[in-house]
Amino acid sequence: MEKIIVRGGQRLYGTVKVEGAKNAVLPVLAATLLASDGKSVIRDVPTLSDVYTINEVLRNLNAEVAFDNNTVVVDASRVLKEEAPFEYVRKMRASVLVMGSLLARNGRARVALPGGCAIGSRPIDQHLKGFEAMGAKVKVGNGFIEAEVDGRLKGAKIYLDFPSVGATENIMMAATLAKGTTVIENVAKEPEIVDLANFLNKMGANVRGAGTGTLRIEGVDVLFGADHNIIPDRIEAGTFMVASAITGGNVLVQGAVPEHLSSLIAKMEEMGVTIIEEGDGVRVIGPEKLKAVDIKTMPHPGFPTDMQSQMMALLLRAEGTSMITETVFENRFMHVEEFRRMNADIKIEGRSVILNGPSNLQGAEVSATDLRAAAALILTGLVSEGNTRVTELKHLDRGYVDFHGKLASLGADIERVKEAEEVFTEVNSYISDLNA
Ligand SMILES: CC(=O)N[C@H]1[C@@H](OP(=O)(O)OP(=O)(O)OC[C@H]2O[C@@H](n3ccc(=O)[nH]c3=O)[C@H](O)[C@@H]2O)O[C@H](CO)[C@@H](O)[C@@H]1O
Ligand SMILES: C=C(OP(=O)(O)O)C(=O)O
Repeated sequence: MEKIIVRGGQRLYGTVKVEGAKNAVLPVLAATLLASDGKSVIRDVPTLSDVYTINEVLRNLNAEVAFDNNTVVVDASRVLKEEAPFEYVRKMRASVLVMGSLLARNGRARVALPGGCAIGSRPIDQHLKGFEAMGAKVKVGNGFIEAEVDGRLKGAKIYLDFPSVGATENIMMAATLAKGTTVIENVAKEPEIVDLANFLNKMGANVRGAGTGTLRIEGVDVLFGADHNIIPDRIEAGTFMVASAITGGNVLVQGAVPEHLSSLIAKMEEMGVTIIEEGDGVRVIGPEKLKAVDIKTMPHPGFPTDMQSQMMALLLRAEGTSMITETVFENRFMHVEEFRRMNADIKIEGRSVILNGPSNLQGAEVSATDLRAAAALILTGLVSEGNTRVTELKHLDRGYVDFHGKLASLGADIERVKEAEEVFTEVNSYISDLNA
């Protein structure tokens, strides 16, 4: 087992470059299954464990996949299989995104039921409602969801009860090859939805309205492989913006797209952080003192739930009382107990967290409960007294490439070690203390 050890107290300086977005590349790779002709070439792909998982899912479905030099090439022109087994869905819920493509291409899809996860129960009823409206019969049993359609899916009018990112993507993919027009209302407006629609259109689809509340998709008969560059990861960018602000540093986050980050920028500015657009990124300068603010997570363009735990780390350093309300996931406060182990003055009240700052943060051994919590605990370690050890790094590796290496390049005192190496380092330092 590996852990990250952070010794607090360094201000961060320099430039860091963000990777392609995890939440854009996963649906785009699922969409490559729609091409019965030609190869898709997807560039700026981050080397994340989630990308390796979706590539395995595609291979299992009989697509040919090569991943090298941040580029994935997919040839899905052979006859596809129809099943995404639990082994993959358990590792990564986004595996369920292959369902729309498979159903449209094969008329049948069988995907293991994703079940809940650390941040909530995460049902997929809205995805299934969309498939049913397009004429699919959906059956749930033996831990699988099976969807089947006689002939082709049919265009339909669909209203989502909540602007779910995954449901918008899955239904949009299915609708590209349906017969007739599909209109989906109350859809998600995230930048990753726009990226997926752009890729689908390059494949020959006809998707309009991405980035607004209504999508209109005219079905076509066939889709082709296409070339596409993935958008920069706004959540990784936001995480490094917080890293600079929390340490009172001065960091240029290259690849951060201000329009994708407007709610985060607004909140950080309210806290007293200086943010300057510079070249193809943003420079973030942390103040000596941070001000408390209130935050409520919402679908885009509201404040992103995927930045909630990192902002919680920042608010622990702010002067005064802050409140964070989580409205997207019902259980995304698992990291609060870990923050408490670091001496944070913080409590949960229903769907909100109340923080009294600034907390006198102390290093401790803490466990990452999900991928953003992993990043947030490391950020907190940057400003805690003594050593912070963060375990359960499998979560971090789902969403961040070389997180500790990038922080170290900005001046953080941080290392990633195997448990045995850590004991060795401690014994060595004990022996040198004895000899001193
Ligand atoms: C791979 C990916 O892109 N993951 C992102 C995606 O997840 P994901 O696509 O799973 O998130 P959704 O937008 O679907 O979920 C938001 C809320 O809607 C609920 N819901 C969703 C679908 C459904 O059929 N029924 C239902 O009740 C969920 O339980 C959750 O409470 O958007 C989330 C919200 O921005 C982000 O936190 C995730 O990082
Ligand atoms: C919750 C997240 O991802 P996923 O939906 O893949 O679990 C995330 O990226 O913070």
